[in-house]
Amino acid sequence: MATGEKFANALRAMGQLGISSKVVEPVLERLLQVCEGKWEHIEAGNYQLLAEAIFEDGGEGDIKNDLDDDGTEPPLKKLHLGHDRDSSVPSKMEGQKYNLDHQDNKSNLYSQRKQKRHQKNLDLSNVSSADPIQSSERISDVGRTTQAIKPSTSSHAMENYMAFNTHEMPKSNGEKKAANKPSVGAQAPVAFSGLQGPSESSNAGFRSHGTGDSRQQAALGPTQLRRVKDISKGLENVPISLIYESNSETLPRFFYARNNVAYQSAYVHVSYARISDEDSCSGCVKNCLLRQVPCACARETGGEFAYTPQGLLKEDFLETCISMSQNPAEKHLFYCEVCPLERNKNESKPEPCKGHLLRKFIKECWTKCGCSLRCGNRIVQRGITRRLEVFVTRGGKGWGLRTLEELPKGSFVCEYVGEILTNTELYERNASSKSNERHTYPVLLDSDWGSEGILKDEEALCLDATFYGNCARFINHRCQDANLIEIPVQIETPDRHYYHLAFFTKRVVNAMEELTWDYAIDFDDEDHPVKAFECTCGSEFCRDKRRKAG
Ligand SMILES: C[S@@+](CC[C@H](N)C(=O)[O-])C[C@H]1O[C@@H](n2cnc3c(N)ncnc32)[C@H](O)[C@@H]1O
Repeated sequence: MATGEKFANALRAMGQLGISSKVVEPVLERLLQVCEGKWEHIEAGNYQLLAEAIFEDGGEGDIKNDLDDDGTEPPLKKLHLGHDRDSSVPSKMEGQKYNLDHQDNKSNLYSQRKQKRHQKNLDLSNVSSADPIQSSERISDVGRTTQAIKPSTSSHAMENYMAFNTHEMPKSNGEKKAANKPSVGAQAPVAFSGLQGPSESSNAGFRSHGTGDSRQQAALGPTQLRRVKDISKGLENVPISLIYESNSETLPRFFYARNNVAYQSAYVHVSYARISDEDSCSGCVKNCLLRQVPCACARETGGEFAYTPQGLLKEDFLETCISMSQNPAEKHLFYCEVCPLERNKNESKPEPCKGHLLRKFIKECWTKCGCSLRCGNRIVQRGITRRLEVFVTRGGKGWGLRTLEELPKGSFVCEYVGEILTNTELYERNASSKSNERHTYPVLLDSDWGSEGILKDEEALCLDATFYGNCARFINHRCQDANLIEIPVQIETPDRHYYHLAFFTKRVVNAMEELTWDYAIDFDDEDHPVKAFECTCGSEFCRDKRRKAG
């Protein structure tokens, strides 16, 4: 058969699975190179290798969207590397190892997938009913309450948390209490007990950060691609899916929260009395962006709104923010008189402040404003509108977040949600965390620390998404050329100790691209509350010298 015909057959076969030729072609070309033109490898098992390569390439959007229909589709069988893997697979394919014994399953599965669209499937029903990602009960969202409330340790949500979490959970009185061992109760993830922590040898280049047990893995049989349809369990406007391979990454354990929640001592005082009439636009109606003369809420951004009527960040504003964070001039840095970070390290003799970036703020309209909730100056407060997905990254970064749709430059993606802690609380959390957690989830809210002299402890705040957070907790770091930028947003409180940290795209981001932001980590600062890690961002601008040296 001529190569062209073989090519066409491959496209047709993938087309029957609902994968467009646009997605297939580049992968097929690469695969042909890797297989040194040996079509028999590619054609084997009804194009098993090709389908797998498409999954690995992240170009499986069509299939996954299909799976999304009702969340009850059969898991896609992945063929795992095993003792019986075909030794004739070219050595260059070592990263993607397949058990060709299962070659018939794929075609069957895909056709079953269409037939069984509404048929309950055991594996996926397990995922949705017993996944360890717990939706947080709506505990005191900042913005809905007028005082900071700590998570209630007697809440049902907390019980669920305790059932799954092996971290130490800080108690309200500042002491630490060892969390229960995972229990097999009504809420326990029985179905997941075998999915924890594969060994490094699991296929598809995934790396585990769990405790490996090859016996568990063997008992599970072939690796399956699974999907949790919505880790927010309806809290967000759009579902946030999570895709993973059974036998791969340990599933994340945290409570999904849509809004920040004050942990204990953080001073987050929201009240109408504190918002002056001059700082709101009670005279506005409908959409402030349509006014000829911008209202008071645009004052913060130089008398012009930061958003376009299309809901994107204005080019000028975005570019200024990008340049300030990438190449900060001296005037964009400020040095605290007594830095809260240094004070935690040595209260009696704090070291000089290492500096903080003075960022530009966006101010959104809020409840004292006369405009409607659909006003164009209310983007971040309306929440996530883009289709996002949590997935397992390559290169040892763990989980990551990607977009399932193309995002124009200046799009709002999501805000960073977590518990609001004082820096002392974070410092104590870090110090008392006896485990060597691989991933950490704090960000400092330090964009305005310079404006008020010496900050009290309860005013020097950060967000910690370790226990409570939204999908932003999965966004990985990339040095300098990340595709997202974080921008502080003032919504319900005029002081700048507490604000929302919102992510916007710095450029057009393609569907299926991983979303990244520059954590602005000093990789040499061992004592910083946001712990440095060995960076594998892959950027040519990577600042981690250890990595470069290695
Ligand atoms: C906010 S979490 C991001 C989500 C995390 N990957 C996960 O699996 O939950 C930050 C952690 O991810 C890992 N990480 C993020 N960016 C990384 C990078 N460029 N290189 C290596 N590890 C990274 C580090 O362990 C870091 O502490």
